[in-house]
Amino acid sequence: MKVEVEENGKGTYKIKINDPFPAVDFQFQGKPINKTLSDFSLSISEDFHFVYLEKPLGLKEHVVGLGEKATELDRRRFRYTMYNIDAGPYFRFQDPLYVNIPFFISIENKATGYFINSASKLIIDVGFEDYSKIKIKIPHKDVEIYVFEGPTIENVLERFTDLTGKPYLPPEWAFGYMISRYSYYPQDRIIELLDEMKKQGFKVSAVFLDIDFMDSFKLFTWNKERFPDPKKFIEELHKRGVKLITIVDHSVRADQNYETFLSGLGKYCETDKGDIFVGKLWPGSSVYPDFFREETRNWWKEKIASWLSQGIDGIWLDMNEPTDFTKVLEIRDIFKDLPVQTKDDRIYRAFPSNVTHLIKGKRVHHELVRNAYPLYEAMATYQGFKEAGRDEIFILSRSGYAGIQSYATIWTGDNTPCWEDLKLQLQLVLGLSISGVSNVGIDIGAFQGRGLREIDNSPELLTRYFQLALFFPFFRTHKATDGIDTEPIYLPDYYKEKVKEVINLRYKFLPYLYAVAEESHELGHPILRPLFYEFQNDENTYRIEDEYMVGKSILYAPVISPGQEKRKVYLPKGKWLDYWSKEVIEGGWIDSVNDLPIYIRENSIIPLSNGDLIVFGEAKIKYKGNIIESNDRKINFSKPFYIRQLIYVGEYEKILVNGKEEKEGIEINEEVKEVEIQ
Ligand SMILES: OC[C@H]1O[C@H](O[C@H]2[C@H](O)[C@@H](O)[C@@H](O[C@H]3[C@H](O)[C@@H](O)[C@@H](O)O[C@@H]3CO)O[C@@H]2CO)[C@H](O)[C@@H](O)[C@@H]1O
Repeated sequence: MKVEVEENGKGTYKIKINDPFPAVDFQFQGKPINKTLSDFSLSISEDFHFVYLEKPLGLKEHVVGLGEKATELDRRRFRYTMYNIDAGPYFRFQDPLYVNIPFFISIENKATGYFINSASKLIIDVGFEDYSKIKIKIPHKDVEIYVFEGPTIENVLERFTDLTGKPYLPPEWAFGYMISRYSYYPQDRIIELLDEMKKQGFKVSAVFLDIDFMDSFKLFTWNKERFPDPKKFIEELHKRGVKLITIVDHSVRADQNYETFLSGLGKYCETDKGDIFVGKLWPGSSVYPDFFREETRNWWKEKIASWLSQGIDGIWLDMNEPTDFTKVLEIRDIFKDLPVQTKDDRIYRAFPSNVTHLIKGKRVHHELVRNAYPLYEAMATYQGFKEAGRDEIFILSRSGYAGIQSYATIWTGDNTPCWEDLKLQLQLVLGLSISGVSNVGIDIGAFQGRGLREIDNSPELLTRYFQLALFFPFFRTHKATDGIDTEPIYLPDYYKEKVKEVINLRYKFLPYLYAVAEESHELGHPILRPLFYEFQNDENTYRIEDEYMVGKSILYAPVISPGQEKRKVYLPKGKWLDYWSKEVIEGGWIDSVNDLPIYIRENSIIPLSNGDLIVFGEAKIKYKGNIIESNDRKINFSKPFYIRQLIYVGEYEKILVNGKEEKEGIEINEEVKEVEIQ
């Protein structure tokens, strides 16, 4: 086997095995160096069909990443299949799910990142088959592997996102509370719902339309009975300050009287014989754009731009693993009259094995590049926003591959409302975050309706979902057709007030949350962080999966067990400020005092939407040109921040606001140009 190594002089190495032809060609600028696999603790072997990559697994090594995986965040002792599937309804330990990213970070004294740039069905075994090895089975002979130096987890993620792309920055409204359901209609009923939400004190920033808004599930069409006047509908939404996001699947109805189908001819996925592949999805017989081709992406870009031009604000890409129902329908048809139950058929909701794509003119089998399909779809959609002249871009995607962070927000698909899922959802969003995908979220209230024994439709659980997601970058309720109404106006008043508190608190923390999103966009740091990201040397943090950091400064410990109001919280070493009591606490195990346990880390600055600027610590802070700096903390603002008052906890001699000495807690009410604490 031919092995060549290149480095870029910035701590990233590319290892080429034979002559790689990856589905996604990340542009790496490197120079050949005289190193080989063993210099990276890697070894390789092969048999007839596969290449096997191996790395020793240390006794105390932590392995994190791999995208959306339903296991503990430290991925040891499990074998992972990297194969995007339509996974719902899913439960913990089910593998694979929708998003597979073959990138992991090993932490053993220092952090090192590994990325196998292959969108094929890799099997990544982390000390399961062999106690002391990580083994990766690759179904092709030519492959490229990247290694990213640390020494911190943060350094690794910076390098990984230098290569695969920094997270995109959604507009601020996309961090508000958004509502969705399968499906809202007709148009007047949606306006009525929004008015009722407002009347009851719930601020909604956007509404999603699911598949039933279309005419016969034809992309880029309206169902005329349900939406007789889309223009007026969009105007009514915008008048209320509410944005509109519509679903756009990848299934184009095969229909000779349908313009989209006709204009896309020549750009769809084909079989290995070169015929159009006709599959089955919501519209019935469907064809699928071959997003691997540039000409297809250009065509799609135009379709998206024209769809957006009506005033639509965001696009929701669903089913894009990509899913096709042909095989599943065949299997179900065979078994339908027999007294047997089919085994789990999720794995068959994929394209058949004879489907191919054209990559740079070369015909490649779907299985070898499958996981990159949603990435190219999101990329083309993103280009559609640009084509439409939009600066504000919001794309929601269910599936993805490495790099998806630059084009879309990911949500965790069809979750099931139960207490076990609540815990799992936090593991999923943190697993995605640590794999480069910063903009993440869940269906708050969980998607599944009433079809499963596990389903719990209690107001308590729904409230806990809202609380769990308090700081998630994407914050949306969504539900299946047969599920309860999850908009908070339907809750009994005790829970309704609790949910209102969560939503209002989210809007209050929005300046901080958005500043962290900007940091993520600029540097590739995740918005949500497992504790070990910030406290890499604290061994306790690797098993704490029911708390999360929001940026560097906020630790949040949601209550996720039934019947509880308070909980045990682990605060890593250092000083913390309880947001509610303003008490300063030393790190260690503590009991929370209420059910929204929020702690602010020492030497932090937290801007809030009511104009409060919380400063905690012995920090010397300086605010200049929309950047706040204190010791190692830095907060950027894209917009001016109007300060009402400073809430300062810690020692200081003087507070200067715009050059004038001020007292803590005194009303200031001006735009901050400079704050100095001495
Ligand atoms: O646009 C409508 C929704 O589409 C997605 O969810 C669907 C999912 O992708 C489908 O595979 C299917 O799932 C059902 C499955 O086929 C069936 O065997 C049974 O296990 O129940 C599953 C329900 O989860 O239908 C889903 C829609 O019901 C998407 O994820 C949703 O957000 C969209 O609302």
